[in-house]
Amino acid sequence: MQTLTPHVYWAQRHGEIYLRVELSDAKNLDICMQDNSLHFKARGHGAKGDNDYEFSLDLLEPVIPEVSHRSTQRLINITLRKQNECWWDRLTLQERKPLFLAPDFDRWLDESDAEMELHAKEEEKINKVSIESRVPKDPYLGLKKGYLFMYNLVQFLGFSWIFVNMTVRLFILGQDSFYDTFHTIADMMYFCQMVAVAEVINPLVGLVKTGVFPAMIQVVGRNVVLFVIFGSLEAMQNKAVVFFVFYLWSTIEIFRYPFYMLACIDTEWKLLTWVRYTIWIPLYPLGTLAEAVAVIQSMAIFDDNRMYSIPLPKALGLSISFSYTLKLYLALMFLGLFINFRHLFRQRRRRFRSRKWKMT
Ligand SMILES: CCCCCCCCCCCCC/C=C/C(=O)SCCNC(=O)CCNC(=O)[C@H](O)C(C)(C)COP(=O)(O)OP(=O)(O)OC[C@H]1O[C@@H](n2cnc3c(N)ncnc32)[C@H](O)[C@@H]1OP(=O)(O)O
Repeated sequence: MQTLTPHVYWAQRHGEIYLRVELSDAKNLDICMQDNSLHFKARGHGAKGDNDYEFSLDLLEPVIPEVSHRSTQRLINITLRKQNECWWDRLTLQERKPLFLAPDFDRWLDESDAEMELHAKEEEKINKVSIESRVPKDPYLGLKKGYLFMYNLVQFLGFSWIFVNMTVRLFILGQDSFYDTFHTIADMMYFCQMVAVAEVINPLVGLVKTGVFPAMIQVVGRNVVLFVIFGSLEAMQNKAVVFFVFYLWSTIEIFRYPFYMLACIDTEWKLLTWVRYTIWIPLYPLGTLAEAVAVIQSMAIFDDNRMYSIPLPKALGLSISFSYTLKLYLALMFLGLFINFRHLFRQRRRRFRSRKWKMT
């Protein structure tokens, strides 16, 4: 089998020499520097098919003997570092250029262009350093991220327990599971929703960069339904609507909290991000609808038992039923849905428009 030379393309900068060896599926690479000569040997598919290919180049000026190279399926890129930062008139010691060597026009720059590139890089480095030094580092960043990670983990575990429990019960008991959801799930839901108050506090104290108002709508909205409607009316507790409200709440949270957990460790899973910023589109209106059904069902009960009713002076009658407050709340619910739907839509657009999302 004959030994052949591959096509080699070269370009330079003040500090480096770049070589591109046109050899695909290269194996048994042997690239080294000896007495300022570069020796290359490999087996691969080049201009003459599958063969052993090799070449040597006596370089014009001294280079650092360590060679760095990276091979792809199509070619091998070799980078040499010049010992002195200067512009070379040519690559090789001998004046006549070897036949297999040609300029790499994809990377080729003349001396003045390379100088401009160097200046631009230096300027970029200086700008980066000055921006970094101007923005003060937060000494508590690790602590804040640790707290947020733990908070999200606790919520994720709580809502996963709720979701899995409800799903298993639905498979085993079928529709019967609808009617005792509250008695099996409520304690965990109470816990998760009480802890969720932190979701309003976190943006308030600047721990997360998001609006306080959307979080307040979400937390207050859910807690009214959980504590006031379901929690204080026993007659509501065995209604099927509890199942739908709890199931819709937990479905979004088993994606939202892991997404935040990953954000705390500066990681992103594209599929999870997509689900977090998409699944609310059907779930939020459905959740609000289920909550509205619960509010409407509770009105007649509040009318009967007069709980939370506002006492009136005798001349005006007995009291104003809490159901009037709930009617007002019902209107607020749809206003809240509109505000948060718009907020989430903006968050979604911001997220999917970002350069980072498009590049990864
Ligand atoms: C004044 C009170 C008025 C009361 C009125 C009452 C009426 C209310 C009626 C409303 C009825 C709705 C009831 C609810 C029903 C349901 O939930 S149904 C089920 C479906 N629900 C959903 O899909 C909503 C899910 N909830 C949310 O998405 C949030 O709670 C939200 C507040 C609505 C939006 O979240 P937000 O934080 O604003 O946006 P994000 O894009 O997720 O985050 C922004 C950035 O902040 C970071 N971040 C946020 N939280 C954390 C965290 N815990 N840990 C770490 N990081 C966090 C996040 O990573 C983002 O950062 P960047 O990536 O850098 O942008």
